[in-house]
Amino acid sequence: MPQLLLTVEDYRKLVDKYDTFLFDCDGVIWLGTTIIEGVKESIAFLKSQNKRVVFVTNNSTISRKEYSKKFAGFGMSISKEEIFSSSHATAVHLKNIVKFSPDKKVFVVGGQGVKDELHLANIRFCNKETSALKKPADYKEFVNDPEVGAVICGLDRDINYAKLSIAHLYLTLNKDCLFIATNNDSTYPVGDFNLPGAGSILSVLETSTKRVPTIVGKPYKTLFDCISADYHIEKSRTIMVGDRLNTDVQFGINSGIDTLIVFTGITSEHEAMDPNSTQATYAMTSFGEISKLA
Ligand SMILES: O=C(O)[C@H](O)[C@H](O)COP(=O)(O)O
Ligand SMILES: [Mg+2]
Repeated sequence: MPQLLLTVEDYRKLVDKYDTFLFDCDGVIWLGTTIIEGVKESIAFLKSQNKRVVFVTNNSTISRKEYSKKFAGFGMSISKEEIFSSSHATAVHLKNIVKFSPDKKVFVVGGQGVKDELHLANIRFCNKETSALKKPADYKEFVNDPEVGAVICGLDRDINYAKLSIAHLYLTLNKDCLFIATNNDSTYPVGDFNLPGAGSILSVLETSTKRVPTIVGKPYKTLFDCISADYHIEKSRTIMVGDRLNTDVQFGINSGIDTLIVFTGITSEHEAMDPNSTQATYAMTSFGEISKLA
């Protein structure tokens, strides 16, 4: 069972125990465009205590640069080097792990963040508009680009049947076409409700193509390997703070670090304290509580 942190003394012991804090974003730092109460002050307090703060988000809709601007919009000075998004990790995966050929390009079902990070990695992608395509013959005619060697699927708030059909055709007409997912979160929290996440969009293509994607984001270790490539991580002094048990907490377990589940996003206290759930090291209502130490 996670240790439930309730008192200022509990919070002090938590801060003293770790040097590096890895933070999930949706449901921990913010809910959509609203920052969670006390979080800005809590992050500032950690930095005042010379703690290292790194943000690790499965949300691939924007690039690290745009995330840095989102933080700035809340009055938080966070560099893109302190942010590891699944959009960035997916570009790193294609470039450094897959060694994706420069002769090839990617068809993207996803947000601008994926395209921006692919561009930064000098990986080409299809930019042809698909929303005007209405007939099956149009879809079949569209997939005539022999250079497409991978389909990436991420959270896409402008999803449409044409995009899904074209991705389906690339993945079924050419078995050598790579199938990569930025993450497979089923939902994402936007306040007192949740919306379909990347995993719900991905499930359409998994069902129609009967293919299994390589998933880059949490809980898989690719994101941790990205962080470890840029930062020396002392695992015993590092903790992952998240709102989802099957991504954030499992990511921490897979990475060999302690974990803290908070109840400001997807996971309720009841779910977190259930002995049959994935077990976090600690649990608390909100990371905003740490601001009480300031
Ligand atoms: O793809 C999704 O469903 C969302 O981006 C999901 O919320 C992941 O965001 P995170 O909690 O990892 O910041
Ligand atoms: Mg989250």
